[in-house]
Amino acid sequence: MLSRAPRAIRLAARARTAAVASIPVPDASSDARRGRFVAAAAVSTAAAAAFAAANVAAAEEAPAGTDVTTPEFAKRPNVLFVLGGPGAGKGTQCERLVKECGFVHLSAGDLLRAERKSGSAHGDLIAKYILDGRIVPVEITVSLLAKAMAESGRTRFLIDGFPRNENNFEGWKAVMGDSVDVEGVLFYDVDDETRLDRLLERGKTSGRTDDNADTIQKRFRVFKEETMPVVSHYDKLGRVFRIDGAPEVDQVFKATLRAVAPVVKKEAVAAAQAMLDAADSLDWEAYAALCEPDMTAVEDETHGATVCGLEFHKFYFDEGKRAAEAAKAAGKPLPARRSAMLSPTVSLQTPNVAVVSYTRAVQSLAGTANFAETRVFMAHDGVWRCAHLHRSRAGEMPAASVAPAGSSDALHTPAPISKDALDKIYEAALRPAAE
Ligand SMILES: Nc1ncnc2c1ncn2[C@@H]1O[C@H](COP(=O)(O)OP(=O)(O)OP(=O)(O)O)[C@@H](O)[C@H]1O
Ligand SMILES: Nc1ccn([C@H]2C[C@H](O)[C@@H](COP(=O)(O)O)O2)c(=O)n1
Repeated sequence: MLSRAPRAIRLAARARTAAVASIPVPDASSDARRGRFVAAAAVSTAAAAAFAAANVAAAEEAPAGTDVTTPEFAKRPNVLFVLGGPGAGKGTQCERLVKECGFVHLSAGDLLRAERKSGSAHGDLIAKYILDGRIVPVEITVSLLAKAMAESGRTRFLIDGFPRNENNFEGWKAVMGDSVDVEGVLFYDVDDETRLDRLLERGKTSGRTDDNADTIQKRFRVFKEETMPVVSHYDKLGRVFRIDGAPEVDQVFKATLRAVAPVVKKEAVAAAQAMLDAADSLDWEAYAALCEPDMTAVEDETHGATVCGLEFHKFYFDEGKRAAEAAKAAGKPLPARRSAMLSPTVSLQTPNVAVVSYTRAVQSLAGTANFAETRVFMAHDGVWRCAHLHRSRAGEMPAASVAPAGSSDALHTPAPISKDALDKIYEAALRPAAE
């Protein structure tokens, strides 16, 4: 990841500078454009260019076959929006999620404050909007978010304080389209009185221009009139994780962890399915990127032994590819294979350790077979990798019952593995790690 960042950042910054310069932004003193939706084209040319440029750069610079490869399934970013009234504790909970679950936290307010401080051409406008408790035009905000997402090089985001009104919501859709999965909204519910107390207390040390009684009341009004309709929209879609934000921080965090669990579990299942897809297509690079380097495995092929490391598994990919190429050259291509995951269950041991169990149904014209599989995944910085695999054959249906009449059984017989080759693999796989 690290090796990709510099060029990605340079390209994103260049694209953004050019694009943002061309964004029409309303006069800070005028309300004329307030509430109007952004022109999709104007937003797209700004933020989408930055986002795309950085992603292209990242892809260009990823060295093939090294452990920096991002698993294919994870390339599409996952986003949780974080909303709640001013002072509800959004930032506080996001910080904990970053620490304990490896999310990337992007606060729209923080990005705007940093942009203002940076001496940007939009600095005065941002300062005025924040002091007035109003919502900055989305052209600016979504461009900052897109840039930060791209620069992070990561794929799992908490986007805090956004979308805060319809203009934010439309601008996001125009720029991001379907390129990002919005999992839902973490919504912190806290009464006005408690939030007012918290903000006045925070104002004693925060240095924020908007932590004063006058601006706080304006922000409360904007929250009710402009933000709540966005929350209602997601509520109707069944995608709001509502959390009581009034109790003390640790207790709210427990509820937060329960709320994010379905999202985290979904990621672990997606990682398991991505491993099956990689195995079916004999894509070793993709498979290896989804494994811990010292992954342990017990499967029929290991004859009850536990193998450690990836060499053992790579052998089957290499041999599978060789057999497929030979069959193709002989004009008898091997039948396609597809693995479906039946009834997956996920148990989260911690926010970063997931046990995924399922029946793997392997379909091909050579026959179908079911395996009981369990994969233990660990997440580092929000990226899941398999640390242990257990597979047992659970049932099969011979080729004769599924192969169409006239197809050759010879095509369906797997290439035998020589004893010598197997011995070498076992030897390598079972060797202590220190050697
Ligand atoms: N559960 C809690 N109990 C008591 N105080 C809290 C709790 N959560 C956060 N706080 C405090 O309340 C203040 C506001 O919290 P925080 O900055 O996280 O809110 P926010 O929703 O991000 O606010 P804003 O939208 O204004 O940025 C902070 O000083 C924080 O320490
Ligand atoms: N989507 C956003 C988010 C924030 N702002 C501005 C206006 C807010 O009152 C201020 C502070 O935000 P916070 O740090 O409380 O999330 O920043 C905006 O215009 N648009």
